[in-house]
Amino acid sequence: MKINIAIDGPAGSGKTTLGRELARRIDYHFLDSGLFYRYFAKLLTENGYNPLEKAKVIEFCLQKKTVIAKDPKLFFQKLENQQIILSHPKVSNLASLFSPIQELRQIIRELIRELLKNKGFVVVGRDMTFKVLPEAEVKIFLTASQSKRIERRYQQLKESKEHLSLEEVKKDLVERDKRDE
Ligand SMILES: Nc1ncnc2c1ncn2[C@@H]1O[C@H](COP(=O)(O)OP(=O)(O)OP(=O)(O)O)[C@@H](O)[C@H]1O
Ligand SMILES: Nc1ccn([C@@H]2O[C@H](COP(=O)(O)O)[C@@H](O)[C@H]2O)c(=O)n1
Repeated sequence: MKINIAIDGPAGSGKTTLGRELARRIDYHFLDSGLFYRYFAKLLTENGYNPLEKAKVIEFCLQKKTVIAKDPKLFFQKLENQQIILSHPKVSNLASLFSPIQELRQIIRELIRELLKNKGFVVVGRDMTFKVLPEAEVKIFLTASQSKRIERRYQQLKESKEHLSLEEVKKDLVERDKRDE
């Protein structure tokens, strides 16, 4: 019988690395909840919305949710196909600007819960273990010091050819930690 495994923790703590490898080894689906936030933030920005226009943002997201909810699996595949574009550091920052909007969090939570009903997922993201999937059969909280996470993120971006200085990476991560608290 398959179960769901939820992995939580701050930015750069290693959730994606652990989650992806675990899913591969046990032949589970891997679901990165951050992609949902990234997808909505990118789409909202491309359509001219900013996080201060909360009511308009919510209305737009609710409309999108109605379409997505008709076929959550198809949407999940779409996210996987857009992974490279959605992984850009600029999109990370956009995601963390929109993510404090509680109504958007609720929309994403419901979409994820619908997908996970089928079990057999390793799902990662902050708030997974206590808000999104408190009933997950296995829950893991990963962490590392902020300086370690900054160093890891700096190396990660260097390897992916995104040119950010150590200072820029530090500023981004410290700001994200504050917003994500
Ligand atoms: N245990 C570890 N030791 C050293 N480096 C690690 C470890 N786990 C992950 N890393 C490296 O740290 C970087 C960030 O890891 P990862 O993307 O898995 O973090 P994350 O928690 O998913 O971050 P985010 O929430 O921002 O997506 C990657 O380059 C990864 O290779
Ligand atoms: N469960 C989650 C996942 C993500 N967020 C927000 O999105 C940003 C990007 O997330 P990544 O994990 O893909 O780096 C993140 O900084 C959060 O603001 C979230 O709120 N909850």
